[in-house]
Amino acid sequence: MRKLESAQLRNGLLQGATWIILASVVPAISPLAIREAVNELVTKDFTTAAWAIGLYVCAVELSRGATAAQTLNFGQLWRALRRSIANETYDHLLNLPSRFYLSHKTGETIQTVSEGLNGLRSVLGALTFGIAPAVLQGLSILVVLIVLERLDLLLLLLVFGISYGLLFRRGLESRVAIQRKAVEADAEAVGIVTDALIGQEISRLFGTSDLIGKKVDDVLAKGEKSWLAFFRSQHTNHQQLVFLFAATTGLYLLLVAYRVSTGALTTGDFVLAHAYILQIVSPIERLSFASRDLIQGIGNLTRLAELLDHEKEALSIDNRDLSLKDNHFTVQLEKVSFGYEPRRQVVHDLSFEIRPGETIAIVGLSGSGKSTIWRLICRLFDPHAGRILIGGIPSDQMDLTALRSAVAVVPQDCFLYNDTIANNILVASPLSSTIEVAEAGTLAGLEPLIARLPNGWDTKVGERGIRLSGGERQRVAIARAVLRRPRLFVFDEATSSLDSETEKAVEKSLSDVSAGASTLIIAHRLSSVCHADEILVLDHGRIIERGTHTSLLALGGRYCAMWSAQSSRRHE
Ligand SMILES: Nc1ncnc2c1ncn2[C@@H]1O[C@H](COP(=O)(O)OP(=O)(O)OP(=O)(O)O)[C@@H](O)[C@H]1O
Repeated sequence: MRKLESAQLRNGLLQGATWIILASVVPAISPLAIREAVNELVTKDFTTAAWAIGLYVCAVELSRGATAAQTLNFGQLWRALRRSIANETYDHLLNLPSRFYLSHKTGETIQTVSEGLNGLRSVLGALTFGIAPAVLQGLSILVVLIVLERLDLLLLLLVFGISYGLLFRRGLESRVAIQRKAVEADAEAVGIVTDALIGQEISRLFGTSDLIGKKVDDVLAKGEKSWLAFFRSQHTNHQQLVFLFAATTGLYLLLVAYRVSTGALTTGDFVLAHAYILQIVSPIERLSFASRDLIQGIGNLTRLAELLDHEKEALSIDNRDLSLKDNHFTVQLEKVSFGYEPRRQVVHDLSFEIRPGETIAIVGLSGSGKSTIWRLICRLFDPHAGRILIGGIPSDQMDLTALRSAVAVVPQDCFLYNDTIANNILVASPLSSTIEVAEAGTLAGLEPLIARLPNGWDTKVGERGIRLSGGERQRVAIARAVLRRPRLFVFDEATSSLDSETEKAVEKSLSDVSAGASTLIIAHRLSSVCHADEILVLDHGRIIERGTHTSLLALGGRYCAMWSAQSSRRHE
């Protein structure tokens, strides 16, 4: 993914700073020219007055031009920055551990990213167009007043500046908390709707759209309440600032008028004072809008920062050459225990081994922890106790990418990307040729389907593969695993959606392609695992029986009972 070059960022920032300074400082000193012009006109010196007016016009032009240049510079810099940050964020999200996704809704996460990026723009915009120019202009005016030795006015403006700053900060603090609640509610609503859209078929079949609509509305109402509190707080703060500004303007002009009347100041000084007031109105107004953008931006950005705070999976481990190349791919589980939640253990004290070329099967009731085992082997989760060794090396000390590239899983729910069949297979090995993809597909029994489809391998499968049947999706997932050419195949109910004829053909192909590799089969249908070198019978996360099909039948235990039950069903 593309990163923003630091030189590009530095140049952009430098240019931006130059334009901001020009756009802020020039207007702060330009009223001096008007003051000069007025004073010269009072003494009827038109030529000098004309020069002063010309200077003023040039200053106005310069500051307007600088503002326009700054808008262009901001746009360019922001787009490059946005692209870079968006890339970093997506990369971060795609590499977060499975644990993160156990507690986060997809829709909410996407909303947080999108609002976070908007938030960053709001903060940068507020700083660039509101706060920085206002502060710079304020400082320039202070310098002018110091040079002109207007200490009384200086004092007045200082009191105004401090009071304004305090009020501004108080408003900012009180609204940040309110806005956070509102943003959270908005994200929650998007999370609920995304969930409903993903399961749109179920939503319609069970007629849950009213229920979902009510849920969303309740959350939005909560958000609306927070937004109303936010706008009320903003309005009050704005009114306080306007009052403060009006009071200071009145006092300031009265003071100058009085001093003009006593002869201490000239008429030009009064015009200068008035020009400064006008000069200051627009940055102060912008400051108020900037505060709104700043608060909204900070709220959104904080949520994005919290998302980015979650640690990514450490894919590679430095300074250790633990690539799998020269190791025998033996998988050993030693007294492994694990639970997805702290208070609920799912597998207990598991110990078994898959030697190179061996086929190990795991059977057991639904929920007994079978799929959890391959998730632990692939390190989607780490055991709480015990350890997993690959080729004798603890798996938590291995390069994760190398480990995962040596394993190909065909899971129960075969997820497909909204892309073509060929590209869905190619994800397993992006550099493979079209011929290799077709070969893998053929081994997975996809050929009859491809022959029926007008676009063949280039047929789009729809979101999550919705345009394919369960069995077809399963075959695409099998083709993916075949193309991966792994050291360990994991078939988790991989053929459960196929009719028995196709299942037999695919199983035959699988045993051909997996010859030489190790295989872990998880299945409810025992006829598909009876050839395994070892069968583990799992019950509530514990291995209660283990052995070959023949030895387990001879044992006359749980496996034997399951086999008898399935055999009698087959013969009914
Ligand atoms: N992501 C998860 N978060 C929390 N609990 C989970 C998660 N995945 C599975 N579980 C729980 O862990 C237990 C074991 O799940 P697992 O998927 O390993 O069972 P299984 O034996 O493969 O079941 P099945 O045969 O139905 O596929 C289940 O009770 C399940 O509720």
